[in-house]
Amino acid sequence: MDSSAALESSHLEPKLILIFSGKRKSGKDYVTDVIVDRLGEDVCGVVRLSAPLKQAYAQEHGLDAEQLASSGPYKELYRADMISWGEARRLRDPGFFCRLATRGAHQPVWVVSDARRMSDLRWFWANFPQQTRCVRVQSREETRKRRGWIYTPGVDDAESECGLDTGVDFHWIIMNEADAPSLDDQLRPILALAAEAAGR
Ligand SMILES: Nc1ncnc2c1ncn2[C@@H]1O[C@H](COP(=O)(O)OP(=O)(O)O)[C@@H](O)[C@H]1O
Ligand SMILES: C[C@@](O)(CCOP(=O)(O)OP(=O)(O)O)CC(=O)O
Repeated sequence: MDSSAALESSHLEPKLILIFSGKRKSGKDYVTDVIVDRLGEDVCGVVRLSAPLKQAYAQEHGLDAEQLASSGPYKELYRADMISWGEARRLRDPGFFCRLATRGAHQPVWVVSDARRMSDLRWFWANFPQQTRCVRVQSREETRKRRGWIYTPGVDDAESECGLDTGVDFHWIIMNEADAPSLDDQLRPILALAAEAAGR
């Protein structure tokens, strides 16, 4: 889709798009929730690329969409199959989930909480070249394990988890660890840029 179509579907062109990626249980949702909390929901909206995917997958398979969207163990039962189901859809139309996920976004700052693939980044770079910034959230394996991560072949060694491990020049890398500087300290430059972009 070209940028005029993207504009039409989102009504207002965003001033800044912060695209977060990171391994399972690195804390992408946790960190992006902090950003929304600090900036306020009138300034900042979370875009989850997996939201329309999970919704459509739940509908097609008669599953509980709310549980699939939560951070509990339910989604792990279906993750591998959701990945291949979503990849088949992306193969036909790489921007499919990006378009759906951003459709209702109206705030000046978008926080995309779950980029996993170069094709997703390419869609944002193509449609919003000036506004797009990439952020990586990192946590040690032992920390992710404490948060419930269990290595799963076919998931943790596949594109869904590794597609952005290399080849992306991240604007910021956030260490989500108890012994790292506080999240507020690490997020300060991002929050400042977002506030400036939103004119606050
Ligand atoms: N800095 C943190 N302090 C406390 N709990 C955290 C922190 N980061 C993540 N968590 C917890 O770890 C779990 C996984 O985090 P989540 O944000 O869902 O990871 P991801 O979205 O990367 O899979 C959640 O229960 C979350 O509340
Ligand atoms: C099928 C998925 O969209 C599921 C993503 O679910 P979440 O974004 O909830 O995952 P984590 O927060 O990393 O635990 C993955 C994909 O490859 O599209």
